[in-house]
Amino acid sequence: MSGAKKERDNEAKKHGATFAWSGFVVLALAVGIFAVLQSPQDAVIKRILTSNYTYKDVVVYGNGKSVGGIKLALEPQFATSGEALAEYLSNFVAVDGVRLVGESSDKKIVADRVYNGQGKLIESFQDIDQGDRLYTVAPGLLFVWPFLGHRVHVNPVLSPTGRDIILESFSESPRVFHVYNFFTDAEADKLVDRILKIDGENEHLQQSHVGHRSGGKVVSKHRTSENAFDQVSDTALAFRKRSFDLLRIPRYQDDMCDGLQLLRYQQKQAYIAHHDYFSTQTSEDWNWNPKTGGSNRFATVFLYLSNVTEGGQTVFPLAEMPEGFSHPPLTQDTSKLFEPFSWEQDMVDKCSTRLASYPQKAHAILFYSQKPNGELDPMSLHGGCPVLEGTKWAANLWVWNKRRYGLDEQRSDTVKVVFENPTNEDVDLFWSDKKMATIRAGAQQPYSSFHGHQWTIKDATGKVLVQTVLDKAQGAKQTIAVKQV
Ligand SMILES: O=C(O)CCC(=O)C(=O)O
Ligand SMILES: [Fe+2]
Repeated sequence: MSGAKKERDNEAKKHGATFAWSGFVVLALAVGIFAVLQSPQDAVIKRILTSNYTYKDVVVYGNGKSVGGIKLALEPQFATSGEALAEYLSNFVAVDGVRLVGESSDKKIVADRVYNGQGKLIESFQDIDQGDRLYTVAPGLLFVWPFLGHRVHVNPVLSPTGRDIILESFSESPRVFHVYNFFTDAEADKLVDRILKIDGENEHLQQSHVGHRSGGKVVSKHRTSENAFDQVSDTALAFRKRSFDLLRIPRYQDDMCDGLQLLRYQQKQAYIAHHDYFSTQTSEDWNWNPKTGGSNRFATVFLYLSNVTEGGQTVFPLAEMPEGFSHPPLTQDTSKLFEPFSWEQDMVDKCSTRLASYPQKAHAILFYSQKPNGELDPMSLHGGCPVLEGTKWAANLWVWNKRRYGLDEQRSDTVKVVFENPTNEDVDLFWSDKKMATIRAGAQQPYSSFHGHQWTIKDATGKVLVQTVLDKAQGAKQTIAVKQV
């Protein structure tokens, strides 16, 4: 006799005739429901409603969602593994995710992972508690903390403070959280100490640059702070690992984050509102769009390493102001610090009227540059407000959704190619079958490619003008030109 049947029989003995009657009522109800439910999705609901198994009540959401949850009585047979559960729950909530270039927008996306409200990956029915919220995550995407309007205690083993790390919702769009107990005062001091000691050619404290490496270094007049990179210290490594845990990325991967960037802002210094992600047009040798399978910055863990006497907030100008949020009045006369109509003065105005996080030593914030469905999130615009009095020490940890840009250059099979089009007609450049660029008449297009990769150049009619398979033996830097006719 099956365990479930034994249990039913015992139940029946206990309740006798009452059970028989209630059984009859349940059966009648079930027959009624059968008559009403007809679609395939309804068939699944039917099985839940009429099942004899013990079930758990859950509410199912799409990744990062806090509304639109579907209540379900979940049976164990649908949670034999995390992946099976994810597939099953995809019948109830819309799952949005990565669509590779050329993939039809009609293709149904099915989740492959499920997380609970504490960001724990669900692997079996036992991992689920009665009343849990469950979040479905599609292949190629990462879990995004939902905006819950309250505090979540994150796994305590992460915290060197000896207290639970607490994630407190601050803004839903952009998605921003305060992170309490993430690190200690002593760690903050250690990092500031490090900043002053780092003296590598590229790593030492210097006026901040913006943009990405292939474009060269650009000193920005809109980013007046100074920074240094800490790629190596134990403290930096500990922060990187802790940030992965905080983001619930299952395994720490060195190639999914930038070095810890340490910052110093002195009085009047600031960083104008910007996105931490790179534009999808940044370079053509990389897919910068995570929604189509590319990689870009995913989230920022921002550490405040000091208190600041006045100013130095992190402002999110596009965020809605939560109820009850207010700014302390300014004590400085900022017209003495900044020119009228300067970008810094404009920031001071935004910083005292829009949503902003105030620096506090050993406090952190977490914000996402990507939406839970993999799209880059323009709402994540933010800036470092001018420091009005004192010095601000802080650090950025940027986590990518996948392997980050810039590492492939170190591969031994890299071949840098410049494709030249000296003709008077535009031509199209293909890597395997994928069109990568149009090279205008008289123009050229550099690419960082690899040994064994096939490149083809075609004219506007599709006629192949050049086809080549790169051979590293011909040199690590090569030029491939369309012939003049
Ligand atoms: O200083 C801040 O509060 C923000 C800095 C920032 O956004 C950055 O460095 O990318
Ligand atoms: Fe930033």
